[in-house]
Amino acid sequence: MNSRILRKTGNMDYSFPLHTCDYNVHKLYNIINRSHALIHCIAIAFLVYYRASFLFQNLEIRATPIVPWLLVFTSELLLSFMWLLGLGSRWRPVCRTVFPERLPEDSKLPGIDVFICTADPDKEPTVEVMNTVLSAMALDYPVEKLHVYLSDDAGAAITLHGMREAWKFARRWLPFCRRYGIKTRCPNAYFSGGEGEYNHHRSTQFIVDKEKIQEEYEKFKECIMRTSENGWHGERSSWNRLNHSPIIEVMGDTLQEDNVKLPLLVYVSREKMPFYPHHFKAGALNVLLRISGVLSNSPYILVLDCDMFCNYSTSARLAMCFHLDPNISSSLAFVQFPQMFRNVNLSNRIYDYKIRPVFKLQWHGMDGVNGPILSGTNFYIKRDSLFDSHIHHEDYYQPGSLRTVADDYSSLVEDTKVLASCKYEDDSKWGDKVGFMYNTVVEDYLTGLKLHCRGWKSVYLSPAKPCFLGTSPTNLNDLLIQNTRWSSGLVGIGISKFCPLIYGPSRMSFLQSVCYAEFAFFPLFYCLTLCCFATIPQLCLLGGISLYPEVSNSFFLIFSFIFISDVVKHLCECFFTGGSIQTMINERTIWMIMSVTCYLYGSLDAIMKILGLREDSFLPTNKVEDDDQVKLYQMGKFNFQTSTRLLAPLVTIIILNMASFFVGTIRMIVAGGFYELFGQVFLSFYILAMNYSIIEGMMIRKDKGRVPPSVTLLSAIFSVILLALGSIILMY
Ligand SMILES: O=c1ccn([C@@H]2O[C@H](COP(=O)(O)OP(=O)(O)O[C@H]3O[C@H](CO)[C@@H](O)[C@H](O)[C@H]3O)[C@@H](O)[C@H]2O)c(=O)[nH]1
Ligand SMILES: [Mn+2]
Repeated sequence: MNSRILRKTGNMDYSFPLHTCDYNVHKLYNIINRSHALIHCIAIAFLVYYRASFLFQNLEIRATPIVPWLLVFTSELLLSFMWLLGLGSRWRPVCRTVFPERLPEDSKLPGIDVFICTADPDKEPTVEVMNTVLSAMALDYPVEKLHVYLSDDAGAAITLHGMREAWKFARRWLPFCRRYGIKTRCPNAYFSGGEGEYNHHRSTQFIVDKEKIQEEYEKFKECIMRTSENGWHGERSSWNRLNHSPIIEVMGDTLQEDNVKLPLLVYVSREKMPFYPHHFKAGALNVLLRISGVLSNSPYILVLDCDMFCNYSTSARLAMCFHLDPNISSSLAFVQFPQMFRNVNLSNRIYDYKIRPVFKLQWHGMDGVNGPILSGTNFYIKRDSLFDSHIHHEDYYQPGSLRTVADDYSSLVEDTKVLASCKYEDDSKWGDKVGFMYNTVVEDYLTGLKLHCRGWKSVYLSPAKPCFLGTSPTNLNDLLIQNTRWSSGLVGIGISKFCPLIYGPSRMSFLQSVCYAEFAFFPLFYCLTLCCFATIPQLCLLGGISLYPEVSNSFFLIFSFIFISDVVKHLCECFFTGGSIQTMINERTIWMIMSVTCYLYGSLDAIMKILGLREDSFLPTNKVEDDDQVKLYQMGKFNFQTSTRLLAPLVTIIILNMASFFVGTIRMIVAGGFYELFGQVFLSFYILAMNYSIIEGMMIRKDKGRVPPSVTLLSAIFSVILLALGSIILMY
């Protein structure tokens, strides 16, 4: 890949590589990481020895009941297992660089279809969705090779209306961007100052044009907002979003007098019928896959969530540096870009525990072992990879490419409607062997897993300037709902026949299976272990039972070492990826919070689905921002306005830990149990310190986002019940 040999493919001819892959940037990191892994492993082995030898002790000298001991031991084993799995995605991180200037000339670039999904105009404001559409239309790519499709699962008249307006606005916006070489081509981002470095472009003509286009943008926005406020239904007065025939419209079919060239823009709302499974986002993407197969049939596809706009317009060319490299192209399925967010508080990300490490660290690591997991949005995928070459066309009804002359779309549209009908997929391989996968709410993860298992590879590209920016939940409620969905989906795969540790190793590399397994297991395992660590040692402490070695015992050193080594490693990773001590504390806090709430409910949900007691549901996250909420978030304060169901377990645990810390300290000092109980008192202290925000929300804060006193009261009752139940466990 790195060799600068002369390569000749077809009529492309270039003497320099389109991209390089650096295995050595992280050399020092690798050395430290692997030596640390070894030492940590040895320490864990000692811990296991200590715990296990207890089981063989003579019954008479056993001071601790066996049940809590076994529970804590099991949790320690599970947590160590998770830590081992985590090594997979940290083993061999790589970094990639691309040279788009070496791409062949525009006329030789392949076509790209952009798929954007939206599902609910109330949670996903139409103006934002249209900004995503406009940013995709304005990608820096030959216009006749770019085709933008929007799937609207709500079939909302306002979205179609917005598309028509966006099309009109694009006729002004695209020429403006092209004329002045604008790079930030999402109008909202551009006008809110996202184009700082290009403002040196200060010719008077530019200033006049900019003011004019800004005025037009305001008008465009107003026009959409006014119609959505009026609850406009256009031509569809009695509309049912769960029961309607397919609607497909190709925008601006006829050539306009101003001769501005625009990419093809297509609105699709697939058919909906009650009692027909529609498979959420994967279903929507598969419909687009078929319709685009008829209208444009581009070999590459960019998938975007409606709230993920193209921030930097060159991403398509960057991705082509991989897809057009003859050395890797034949096995390359997709190029993944990171998910970054325009609305996160970079200095104090209180709601972020997984996303940051995933895109800053783990995807680089997986890139070193055949490629990152498909991440739902921001990826350029090869159309062919979604069609299993072993399956005959008749088995999944892939429409042939029918594309004819550009102004003959209207006749094609009627034909494509059948591709968007509910019955089209009956008895076919769609969602199972073909297209995006069904029967899960993490369609991205499962689709990626199956691609990798079929021998495809992926690459990860994370340029300094973010190519895509989205909207991230900035309040606890949305975060917990979103993560409950992910947990349910991931655990569902972990306990199905696609369990990466069983399904993976014979089909892909072992290390890669380990990386996938970490994601399939973490919600269930973290919820089991953290629920245990947050209650069992505390109950024992209240009963004066010791679970950890005495301070003077040499095994105490082992426990301390494992704890400190884990904290230090986490801290190093935070520094290494541009974070701080605050980042580490935040990540630990939200990790604990999620483990006892959404991981718990998500895992339960997955188990109930396996038992057939529940069906999949995909609640889209809310993308509407509330000023009060944003203010709290910017101040770094949690917003505890969420359901009691999610809040109560959390507060119960905090109350239990407060009680055990209080009683434990007294026992330690007054009753002289300092050496035996120190470990447990410290554990309670650590949990309380990491979750100080919750204590603050219960006792100090008076604002709207505090923990409601009613929840605190209810949780206090739960704690008493827990105590009563706990004393039974302690007897054995
Ligand atoms: O029935 C549905 C439900 C959702 N969507 C769209 O799917 C996208 C993702 O939904 P969102 O509510 O934003 O969920 P997130 O949790 O933010 O999404 C993450 O997780 C999803 C899987 O759970 C992935 O599909 C996404 O790419 C990933 O960003 C949005 O564009 C929705 O409009 C549909 O098209 N149809
Ligand atoms: Mn989203």
